[in-house]
Amino acid sequence: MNISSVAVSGEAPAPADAVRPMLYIQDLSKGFTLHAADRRVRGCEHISLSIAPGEFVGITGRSGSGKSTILKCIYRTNLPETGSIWYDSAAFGMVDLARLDERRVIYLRNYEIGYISQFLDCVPRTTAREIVEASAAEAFDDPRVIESETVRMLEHFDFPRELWDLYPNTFSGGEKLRLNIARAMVRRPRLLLLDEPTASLDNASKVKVRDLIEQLKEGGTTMLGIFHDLEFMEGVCDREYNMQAGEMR
Ligand SMILES: Nc1ncnc2c1ncn2[C@@H]1O[C@H](COP(=O)(O)OP(=O)(O)OP(=O)(O)O)[C@@H](O)[C@H]1O
Repeated sequence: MNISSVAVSGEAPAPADAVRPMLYIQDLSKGFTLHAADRRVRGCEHISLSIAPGEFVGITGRSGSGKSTILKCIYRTNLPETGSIWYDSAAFGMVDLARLDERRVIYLRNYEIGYISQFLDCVPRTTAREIVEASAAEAFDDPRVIESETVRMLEHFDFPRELWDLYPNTFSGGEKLRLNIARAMVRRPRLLLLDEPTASLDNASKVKVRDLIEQLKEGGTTMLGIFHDLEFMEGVCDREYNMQAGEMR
């Protein structure tokens, strides 16, 4: 079936395999215009990729090859220039994230799609516990479940009790990152985008992240992750892609 260039929902064109994909990226390109320098920078070009429900796909590749650009297009931090990003939403059915209206994009970020980067971005004067609780409250109604899931997540990452009620601005890089991951994972998103989530973690913390990724996988979460650390990905990823100069190989 042909999809018109302005369609935002409906039936995604079928990829080669027969399973209805959770995410189906078709010929995605995104570049950046640097007005001050009067030049264009390549982000990613002609990316096509299909991810089945519950699958974990890894992307590797050199710095600057366009990996984060793909994830940001899916999360709509970047607006794609050409191509489609079909996502099978629980709330809206098949939607093209490349063209979806802002209101529905925000809904999906709150309830269905998670994004973990290396950097903690949070509301000032909010404690570590409150950050995770606020995220859990998007997924669960029962205050007891919100509290128990928050505790479970902070304990899972061996987050020191004395830090739970402090503001994270004084936390170490690894503590901020673990909090970031706990916040995203406590919601058990349907689709999770991981942008080098283990970049500055020690081995013990990496193993914790990996354990949670495996738990999320068992729970049916679909994941697309960027990792420099190929060893970490081994046995976790179902498939890997390598990015070179904006293209996927
Ligand atoms: N907002 C932006 N404005 C201008 N150029 C950008 C922007 N975002 C990314 N780029 C450029 O696009 C190219 C791809 O960047 P991207 O962040 O996707 O690479 P990456 O493969 O994720 O790199 P790394 O592994 O270092 O994080 C780079 O040359 C980068 O400088």
